[in-house]
Amino acid sequence: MSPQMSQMFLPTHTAALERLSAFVPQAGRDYATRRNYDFGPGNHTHVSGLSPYLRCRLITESEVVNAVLQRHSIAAAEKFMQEVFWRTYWKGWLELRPAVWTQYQVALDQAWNDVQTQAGLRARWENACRGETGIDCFDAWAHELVETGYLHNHARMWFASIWIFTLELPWELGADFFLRHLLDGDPASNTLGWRWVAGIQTQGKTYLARSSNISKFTENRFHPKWQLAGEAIPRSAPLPPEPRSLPPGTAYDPARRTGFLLHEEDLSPGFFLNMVDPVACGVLKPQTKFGPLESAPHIAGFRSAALEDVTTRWGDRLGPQTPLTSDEDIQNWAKAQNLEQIVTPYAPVGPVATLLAQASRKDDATPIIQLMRPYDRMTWPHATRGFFPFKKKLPTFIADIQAA
Ligand SMILES: Cc1cc2nc3c(=O)[nH]c(=O)nc-3n(C[C@H](O)[C@H](O)[C@H](O)COP(=O)(O)OP(=O)(O)OC[C@H]3O[C@@H](n4cnc5c(N)ncnc54)[C@H](O)[C@@H]3O)c2cc1C
Repeated sequence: MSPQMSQMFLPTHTAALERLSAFVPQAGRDYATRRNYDFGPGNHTHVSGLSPYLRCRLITESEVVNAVLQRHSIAAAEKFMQEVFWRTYWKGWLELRPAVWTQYQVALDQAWNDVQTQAGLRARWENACRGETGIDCFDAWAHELVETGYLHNHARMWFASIWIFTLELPWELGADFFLRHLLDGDPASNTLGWRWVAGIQTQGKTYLARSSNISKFTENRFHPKWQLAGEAIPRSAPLPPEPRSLPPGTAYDPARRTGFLLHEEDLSPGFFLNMVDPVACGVLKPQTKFGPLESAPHIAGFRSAALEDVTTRWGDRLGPQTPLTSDEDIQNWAKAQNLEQIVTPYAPVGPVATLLAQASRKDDATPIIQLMRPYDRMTWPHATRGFFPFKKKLPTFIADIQAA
């Protein structure tokens, strides 16, 4: 990680808790009124900056909700609560429709082929990724993303809109650029965020970045007047499939010799270790490829250091630890440890889930039991339609979190 990045986001649980407690006083009115302002790198003082930690659950959504509601009423923190639950909604939405992730990957491969075979497209794509388009705000955000691993939400919306409608680049290449650089890069929030800007997620409804809006919410740092597309015609994509049911939980047998598999999708193992007493722990190395290209080293750097923080703090409970890199490694480790079952946190749609599915398909595979948190099992099944019906459930979700 660059010095700038490591100062901004220390990959430890303590740093996550410190960031949370520093932010809590602002989670009410300040957040509601100022969260849309992007004051530039190092000045994102009106948003929490918790996303890299939430992404790998170095802290959980429940911890965040509880901390905020100890200080504010639900009404006062309503806006912030809604944003935390947007993340949950996107996770649930994709989990109920995993084919949308596959469709994105197929379209990305096609777009990547086009980049390699069409010189004009390649030049435009390279200029965009290098921040050399001549559109000052866009170029600044491209640099900020690459250098810090973070972008403000409003900048993500403007950036995606300019990528798609002004630069006329395929949205999948933009989503891939984000996923390869964002410390919080997430298959659900990222893919569905880009689909939303492109007018695919809410069919026909696009997001158009406007110069006046950018000037206002960057406090006049940028004035891209006459440089941006004046209209945003929705991009097309196959209709999403009907939502499936969530996979039912598989029971694990406490009498069996159990190994615990720790992975980057859930770095709060306390919940699982209350149920399971493992004889050994496998630690899956962070994934580095989410598409055709390797992701920036700071992502694996952040997540490896976060894994190390967890294995140090939970060392006594996890048992002897073995680093693992592949699906084969997982099964070889299970055999070497004479495991009868592997228990692991549920991996939502994404590269870890794909790897676990491959590991489970092997001949003589030791069963891998993925335990889903009650929070996910409670919330995800409600992501069948739009966010607004989901939002109506928030009081019930919050009451459940507070009662747990
Ligand atoms: C095109 C695009 C791509 C995106 N890609 C990602 C991604 O890969 N990973 C990711 O975590 N978020 C993504 N977001 C959502 C959002 O921009 C980030 O979650 C937010 O900027 C993170 O900063 P923060 O923690 O300071 O947010 P805060 O404003 O402090 O919000 C608190 C938490 O709520 C959640 N949240 C806030 N806004 C959103 C939102 N619009 N959608 C979903 N969850 C939200 C995040 O977990 C965040 O940490 C994307 C948005 C867009 C428009």
